[in-house]
This record gives sequence, C-alpha cells and structure tokens, in this order.
Amino acid sequence: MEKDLQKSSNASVAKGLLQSEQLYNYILETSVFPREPGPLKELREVTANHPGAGMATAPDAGQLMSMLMKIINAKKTIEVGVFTGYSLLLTALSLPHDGKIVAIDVDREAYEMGLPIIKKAGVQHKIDFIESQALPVLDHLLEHGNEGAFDFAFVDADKVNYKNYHERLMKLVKVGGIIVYDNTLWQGTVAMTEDQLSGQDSFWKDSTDALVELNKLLAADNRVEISQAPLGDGITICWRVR
Ligand SMILES: C[S@@+](CC[C@H](N)C(=O)[O-])C[C@H]1O[C@@H](n2cnc3c(N)ncnc32)[C@H](O)[C@@H]1O
Ligand SMILES: O=c1cc(-c2ccc(O)cc2)oc2c(O)c(O)ccc12
Repeated sequence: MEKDLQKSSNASVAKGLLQSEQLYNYILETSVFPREPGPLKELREVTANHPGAGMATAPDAGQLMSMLMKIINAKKTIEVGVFTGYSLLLTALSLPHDGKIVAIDVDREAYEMGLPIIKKAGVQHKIDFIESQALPVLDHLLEHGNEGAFDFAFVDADKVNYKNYHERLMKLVKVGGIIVYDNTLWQGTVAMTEDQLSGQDSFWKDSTDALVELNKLLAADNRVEISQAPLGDGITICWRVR
C-alpha cells in the first residue's frame, strides 16, 4: 500500500485520518497554521520539495506535542527520527533557552536541508544532532549515567524498532516525563483485516505488524498512562507514572 505523499497548495502534505481531506484542511487552516511559528512554516515549505516530504511530522500532531512540552516544562528531550527537522525545530522552539535535544538520525543530508532555517531561528545551540542508528546511541546514553535524565522523547523513525526504543526510553525518560510515538495508526492499516492488507509489500506489512504489536504493548504497560490521538497519522502519548 502506497502512502499518499501528494503536496497540497499550502505546502503541507496530505495526512490525516479524518473522513474527509476537507475537514482535515479545515483544522489545519483554522487552528494550526495561524499559530504555526514562522520558521516552522518555512521549514515545512522547504520540505515540500523533498521526495520524502510525506514523512514529516504532521503540523496538528506537532502542535499538541509543543503544548505538552510546555505543560511539563521540558528541558531535555530525545528525538529519534529527524528527517529535515520539522519536529526537531518544533521542539527547539518549545524548550527554554537552555534546553537540550539529543536528535538522532542516520540521514545527515536531510537534516542539513532544514539546518539553515534552524540556525536562522536561533535555536541550533539546543541541538546535539547525532548521525547514527538510534539503538546504539540510546544504549550509550543508558551506559553513561542518563537514566531518568530526559523529560520528553519523540519517536518517528523505523516502525519495526519502536518496541526496542520503548524499552530504552522508559529508562531514559524520568517518572513524570512523556514519550510520544508517531504513526501508531499507520494510515488506518493497524485496524485492517489480513484480506485488506493482502496487497501490502513487505516493508509496509512489517511496519503494520510492528505498530499493531506496539499498540498492544503500550496498552498493557502499567508504567505509563496513554492516549492514542488520531492527529496526523496517529500519535500515542505515554506519560511515565512509575
Ligand atoms: C518519518 S522520518 C522523521 C520525520 C521527522 N520527525 C520530521 O518531523 O520531519 C523518519 C526518519 O527516521 C530515520 N531513521 C530510520 N531508521 C532509523 C534508525 N534505525 N536510526 C536512526 N534514524 C532512523 C530516517 O532516516 C528518517 O529521516
Ligand atoms: O512513508 C513513510 C516511511 C517512513 C519510514 C520509512 C523507513 C524508515 O526507516 C523510517 C520511516 O515513515 C513515515 C512516516 O513517519 C510518516 O509519518 C509518513 C510516511 C512515512
């Protein structure tokens, strides 16, 4: 199954799980874009020229994450999956001046597409970009005294590893902190029958299976309170309570 990566006229990319694109655009135009900081809008517009533009975090999901970071006074965060930096810049703009973000991605080139806008916004000093597979970086952080050191984490990378990220992030994020997983509804495929999924290639099928498994795992994890919100492609907010 192919994800719809078509650009719309406002330089966003078709996302959303609502019954109509018209309603999703209504939400964006009414409640999200008017409040989107200028640098984020610019980064979204630049990203629209990238062939993978559909991977960027949805602005409506980003808006909620920004509010959550401000509510909990997040200062130290982890981001797994940066791409051109929409969620990274959103995070950098949501943290105080002395906030810090460990941002991990295997793709430095995509990060560099958004970097001039991050610099212009005056928030680059908050970002420690690490070009790497995420799992070894998370393990390194754990081995070097960072248990409970982070207030917030956002995961938006390879879906097949979300379970492994959760295991590590539950140690890195403090009690009272928040972990957000993107794509937990994966274009609705998590609720489809085997028949409906029969045309999927192995990448999409493996991702769907992994997200179905993650959703069950999170629902059963009593260390977190959760909310699965149908914003963007579905985000699950996990509040670590023990
Ligand atoms: C969906 S995009 C991230 C979108 C980003 N949050 C944004 O707002 O634009 C996924 C990113 O995860 C990265 N990625 C995939 N597998 C990874 C891994 N194992 N470790 C680190 N990064 C990975 C990809 O290179 C890609 O840039
Ligand atoms: O179409 C995608 C693909 C990904 C993706 C692919 C491969 C990886 O190793 C990581 C991520 O992620 C997406 C995504 O997060 C999204 O919101 C929309 C589309 C895609």
